[in-house]
Amino acid sequence: MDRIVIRGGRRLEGRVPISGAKNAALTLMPCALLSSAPLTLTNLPRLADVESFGHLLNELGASTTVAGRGAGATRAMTIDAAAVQSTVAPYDIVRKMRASILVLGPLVAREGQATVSLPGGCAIGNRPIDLHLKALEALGAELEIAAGYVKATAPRGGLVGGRIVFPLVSVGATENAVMAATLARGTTVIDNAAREPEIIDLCRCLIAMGASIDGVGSERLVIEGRDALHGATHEVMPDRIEAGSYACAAAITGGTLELDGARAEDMAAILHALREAGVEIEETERGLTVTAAGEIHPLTLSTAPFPAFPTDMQAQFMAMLSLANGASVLTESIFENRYMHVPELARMGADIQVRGRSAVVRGVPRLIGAEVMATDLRASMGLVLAGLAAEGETQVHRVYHLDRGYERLEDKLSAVGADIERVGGA
Ligand SMILES: CC(=O)N[C@H]1[C@@H](OP(=O)(O)OP(=O)(O)OC[C@H]2O[C@@H](n3ccc(=O)[nH]c3=O)[C@H](O)[C@@H]2O)O[C@H](CO)[C@@H](O)[C@@H]1O
Ligand SMILES: C=C(OP(=O)(O)O)C(=O)O
Repeated sequence: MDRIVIRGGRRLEGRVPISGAKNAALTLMPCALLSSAPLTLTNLPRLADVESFGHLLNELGASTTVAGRGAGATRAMTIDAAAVQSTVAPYDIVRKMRASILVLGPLVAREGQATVSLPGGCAIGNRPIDLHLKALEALGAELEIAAGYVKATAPRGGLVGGRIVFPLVSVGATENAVMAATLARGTTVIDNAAREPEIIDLCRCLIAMGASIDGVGSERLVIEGRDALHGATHEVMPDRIEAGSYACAAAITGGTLELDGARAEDMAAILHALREAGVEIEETERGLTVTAAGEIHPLTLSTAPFPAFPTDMQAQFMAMLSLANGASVLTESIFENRYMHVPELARMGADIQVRGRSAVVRGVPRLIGAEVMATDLRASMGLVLAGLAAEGETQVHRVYHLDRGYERLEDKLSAVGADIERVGGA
């Protein structure tokens, strides 16, 4: 299994190109299942999850054609789902990538049925899909759960518009509901919808495919179902979590990074927190310039749905704050088990105590490189950040987590002065 080896202590300086967003790509790709005409997605990141989603679409009978494979070139994928040959998303693919559940809504809307392996929990928490299922039920789908699979069947004549009131904000359930509602007969109203920028990107793509959606970016979405959607070309939005992660890399190494393509409007809570920590941020024509300006100040931060501070940035901030000049309090309110990086950071000398959903991070003067184990995607990035700042060598094992969400991580970091390499191994 590959590992990342970092010799820390180098100040990072230079340009980092920000890739297309993983979490947008994973909800844009299933949109192709809603139409018999091709959907082209540009600025698609090269990530393990995007590859897995491509395989899933192939399994369902869609063809995927990729243009622009070379390093650095922006990549486009054309997905042609003219003929859906299977409506079954098998365990083997779903277990690798939870976002596979996002084929459920499109398949039942267009094909009248879908059978998707239940994704189960993962390292960061329990992650049920009850809200996805309730939303589809509100559109008339009948559900059956057996042998680890959920089978959804639309009424004769297809899904019908309905009222969906989410009891809590769910990104994935909102995405499934919106996609399904675009082909349901009549009007669907979704209340307490997620407002993440990736949901806005999804709605823009669906509108380009001919869908009618009002209230984009708000907590109430009103969708008029269409008989059919057409093809479109859509550019995947920049990855705000990747951009935020590199901003932390600048801060933790005392460096300055230009984040090409980063969009400040999607990152208000992240940028606010960085500024509070004493980091300078400048909006430029190309994106953002992030400069460490002295010591890192401690923060009190709570994760919550957009526009609040994202759970997907918690581990990276924790790594950064482990070197702050005081004690921070981080509260994780989205996923009950998203502190798996804490014992690993502690192995590098961080002083962190978890009490229930909160973690007290007492800044230490320095971290020392160690062998650490990545447990999930953002935890891995937290460990990479700690390694960049630590004295000596850090080895991050289980790199496959990072490959799910960070395109060419070692290349991007080496290009701005990090001493980092990927080492293959058993
Ligand atoms: C591929 C993708 O876009 N992943 C993101 C998406 O995950 P995902 O869509 O899985 O996250 P959700 O927004 O659905 O989860 C939010 C909370 O709702 C709960 N819940 C969710 C669905 C459900 O049916 N029942 C239920 O109880 C979850 O356990 C969690 O506590 O949003 C998360 C929250 O911003 C991010 O961390 C993930 O990076
Ligand atoms: C939790 C994440 O992703 P996923 O929902 O794909 O597991 C993430 O991107 O941090």
